[in-house]
Amino acid sequence: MNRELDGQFGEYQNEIYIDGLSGVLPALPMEFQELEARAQAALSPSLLSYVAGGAGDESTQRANVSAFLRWGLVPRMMVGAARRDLSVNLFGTSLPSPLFMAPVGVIGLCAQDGRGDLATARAAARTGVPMVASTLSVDPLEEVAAEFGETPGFFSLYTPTDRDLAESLVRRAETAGFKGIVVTLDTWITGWRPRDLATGNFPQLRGHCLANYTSDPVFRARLAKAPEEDVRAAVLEWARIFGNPLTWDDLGWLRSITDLPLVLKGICHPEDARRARDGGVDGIYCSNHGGRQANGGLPAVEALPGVVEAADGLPVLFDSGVRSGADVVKALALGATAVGVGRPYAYGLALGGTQGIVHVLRSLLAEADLIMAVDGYPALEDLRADGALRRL
Ligand SMILES: Cc1cc2nc3c(=O)[nH]c(=O)nc-3n(C[C@H](O)[C@H](O)[C@H](O)COP(=O)(O)O)c2cc1C
Ligand SMILES: CCCCC(=O)C(=O)O
Repeated sequence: MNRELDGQFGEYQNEIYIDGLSGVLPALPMEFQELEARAQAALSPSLLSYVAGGAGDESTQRANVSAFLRWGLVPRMMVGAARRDLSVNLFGTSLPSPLFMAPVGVIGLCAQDGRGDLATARAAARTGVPMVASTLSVDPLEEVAAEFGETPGFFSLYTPTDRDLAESLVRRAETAGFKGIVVTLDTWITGWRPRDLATGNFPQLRGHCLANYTSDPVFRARLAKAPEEDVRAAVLEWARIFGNPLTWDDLGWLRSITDLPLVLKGICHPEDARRARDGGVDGIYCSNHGGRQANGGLPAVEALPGVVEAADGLPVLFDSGVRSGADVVKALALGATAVGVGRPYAYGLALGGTQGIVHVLRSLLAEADLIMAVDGYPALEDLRADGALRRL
């Protein structure tokens, strides 16, 4: 028991010790490998291969994770780290921690009851960890946003080729109270994913995650029959317009369609970060999509320092390969403003619904908090000081 932890993220450790002693603790896994192994039993084989899988032989996906081992925090003693401050300000919104949930289309299907978008939004409400909601969802964005409570939410736009539809989705996200628009750039076409090719079964294509489209007046106007009457035609139309190979010439238009903070997701090259910055975005999201889109790429965490430098003070969101509190701390030390997880919370959801996600998020935050305590880095800016992180 750590009596000093009162009110800090590490307090989850105390709760687990107490609950564990009294036999109350639901037996949820304490680290990623067990989480993934246990989630395998909770997901159908096709959904599991979809969530767990990646591009090619998945070497970039694995490297995303192992690349974190090349960095190590150097402990400092006697600095007075009894209280830590993990809070951040993102686009004028104050957040209790730098952790967020990356957009996961099909997250809806990962819940036992098929309503995982809502369960994730409720986990955001309970933890203060924002959800970046995907355009691909089982429940429409308005219903997802209604579950956020006091926690801000962000909307991740898959930009369709129909600009009116894109603008309609953005307008709806604004009206629903989302606090920023994240445009995902790296998935206008699906990468080569052998596990999914082997099952021949793309969950997102089954039409279950198209609620944002089928509830949209612009999308509905494109159809001869309402999606409720002809699902197949709706899915085919969605597939036709889903992916827009945007170019830098489109950035002015993207910027013009919303006054909300605009973030570009999938940036790994410093020059792209510079172009995004020059084009007037509010944030840059460094990610290689968890290794799901292109194999053979640099591990995302290796791209992070260059992107941070080129962002020149703009907030940098990061994801891909974050599996532990230690990874969260390292990404922060490398300059990320906020750090996202994808698969870990999808597995938490599969195993324990909202409570499963809350467990995963609180575990990550508790570990990050305790590392900052033990290693003597009480504030996020301390982590960025010279000599805090060394390359092995
Ligand atoms: C099943 C699944 C679905 C995803 N769907 C989306 C999506 O709809 N939009 C998006 O921008 N990224 C999507 N991503 C990518 C995540 O936002 C994130 O970049 C990635 O999962 C981070 O890597 P990690 O899983 O290693 O934490 C998806 C990832 C997974 C695992
Ligand atoms: C067309 C793919 C959409 C979902 C996604 O982003 C992913 O599976 O990674």
